[in-house]
Amino acid sequence: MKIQLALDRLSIEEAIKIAGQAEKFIDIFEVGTSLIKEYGIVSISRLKEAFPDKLILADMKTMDNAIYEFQLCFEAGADMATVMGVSPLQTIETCLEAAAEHQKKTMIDLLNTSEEQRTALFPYTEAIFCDHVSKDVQEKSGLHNTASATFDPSLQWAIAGGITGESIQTMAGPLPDIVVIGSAITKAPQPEKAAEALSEIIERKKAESHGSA
Ligand SMILES: O=C(CO)[C@H](O)[C@H](O)COP(=O)(O)O
Repeated sequence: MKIQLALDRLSIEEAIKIAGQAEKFIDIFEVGTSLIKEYGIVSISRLKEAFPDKLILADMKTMDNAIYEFQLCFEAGADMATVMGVSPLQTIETCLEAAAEHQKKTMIDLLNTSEEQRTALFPYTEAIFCDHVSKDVQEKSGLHNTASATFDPSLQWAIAGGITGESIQTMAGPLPDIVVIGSAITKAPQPEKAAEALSEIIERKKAESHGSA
């Protein structure tokens, strides 16, 4: 279970500062959709330049124009980029093709997808599937991702949306490959300490899960 730190609603400088504070405990830095929208693709290249040895995910949330958007991300240094699962399958396939051509990865964001759409997406086993509770749902309905969705263990999957140490502690069943954490670290008074505490909880969870396997 890798930790992906979502860097959202920050300036590029603030994002680099927080990423540097948490770096030791993080596997993947996510350049949040808000950074890409506010500052552009340069936010991806700035993060990659600052952390050349870290995996960088561009949370592009592509819905159309996939070849153009994914090439922009990969040429800027992203190792992974996201596409919305509600997009036409032609868009999903274009993202997967662009990722394969650049030897990069696609994350399919399952936000608001129906069961039928998920069933159509799961054959794309080269993708990482992200079970995501949106910021608006979190803020308007007080919900967060409880990690209760079940996935075929042969799929690569991630969880996102208001994840905290408590939600990781209460996870039951198979663990996701990636846990995406944003505000619980970026909004903490001491991001480094928050990242360390979350990483310890994750390590304990992994040990428990191996013990029960
Ligand atoms: O995609 C996102 C927002 O659309 C964020 O990456 C995701 O929600 C994680 O951040 P947080 O832990 O603050 O919810």
